[in-house]
Amino acid sequence: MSEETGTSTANLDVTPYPGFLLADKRTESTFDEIPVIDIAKAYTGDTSARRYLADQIRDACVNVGFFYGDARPVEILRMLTNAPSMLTHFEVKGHRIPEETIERTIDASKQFFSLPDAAKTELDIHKSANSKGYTALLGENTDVTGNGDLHEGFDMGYEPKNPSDTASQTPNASKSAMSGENVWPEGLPEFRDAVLEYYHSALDLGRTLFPLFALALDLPENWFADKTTQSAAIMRLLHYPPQNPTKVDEGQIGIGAHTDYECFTILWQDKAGGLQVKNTSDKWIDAVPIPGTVVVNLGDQFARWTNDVFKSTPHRVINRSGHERYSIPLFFGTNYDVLLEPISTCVYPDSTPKYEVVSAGDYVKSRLEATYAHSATK
Ligand SMILES: O=C(O)CCC(=O)C(=O)O
Ligand SMILES: [Fe+2]
Repeated sequence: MSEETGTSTANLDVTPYPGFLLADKRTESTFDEIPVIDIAKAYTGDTSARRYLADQIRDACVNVGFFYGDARPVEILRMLTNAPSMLTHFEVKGHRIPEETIERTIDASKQFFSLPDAAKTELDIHKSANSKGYTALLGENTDVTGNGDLHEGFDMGYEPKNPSDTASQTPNASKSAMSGENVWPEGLPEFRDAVLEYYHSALDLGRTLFPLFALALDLPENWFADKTTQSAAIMRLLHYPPQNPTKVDEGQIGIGAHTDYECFTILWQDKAGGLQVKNTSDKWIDAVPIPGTVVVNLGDQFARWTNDVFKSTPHRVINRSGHERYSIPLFFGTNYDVLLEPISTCVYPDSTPKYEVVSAGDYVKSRLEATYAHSATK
């Protein structure tokens, strides 16, 4: 039994085949909508259903806009390396994050962001040694060419639901920029419970997705298991005030164009809409909110690990809805010390990797420092 899925994995274990993903034939495709994948069967012991799901995920993640024909491996690699950015977002239904949990967390989030500024800035992220707490409006500048993001946020990371639960995952607080103590607002007794309830449900979803990503990469289903025992998993509550829909200043939008830093992100968004994803033709595609789904998108750690076979797709938010917008991204990474060396199925043994090998944790740490540098001295 796998600890990750609680299901049998034995007959899906395969020997990774170097360069397998590069050799796969692909069809030309420029996405203009986000694929929806029903992952309900990921929670079952049905191995062929999981294999099928993994294929759907691979299609969403690896469609590079080329038909490879009979090209020789080295040519395929060159084409992949030069491939334009593609769409690597998909929406997941059939997940097991309960609706009540989502509602409770959004209520808690609304209450938190309605607190007076003084109460929120008590928890200012710059006061935290490990990037936890509150970010004010314009406190981030996700696209460095912009003038600050039109959202406020609250960042937290792993913490057991029950403080006496010492048997569960205990990230190494001394080392990681992403782990360590959370900060919680005073005077909102429901907040911590609600947020942690959601966090743990989303974490379970992430742990269910990792084996599917492994299969999608033609790896044994448990390939990520020992690399994600102490996964970095930062979650954010975000609040976007409405912006004038007819006069959008491209330099100041909800969240500027960016890629995420970790392996993948699980994003819940409310019905206001405004999330956009860049497709292969550099066109911004609306990731229209679909009730009952969460968006999953790939991040830089996966791009580095797969030598860009999985791409980290630029996305942004412009809240033109006329309403307040709330969302909850959870960024799912690996253990701090995991080296992001190209996965064998994504490169040929003698090829030069696109990215310098770094540890997953150091990579995210450097990116977080750059994001918050903008407001560090304010
Ligand atoms: O709020 C959203 O829909 C997207 C947030 C996002 O892209 C991020 O926090 O990295
Ligand atoms: Fe993002």
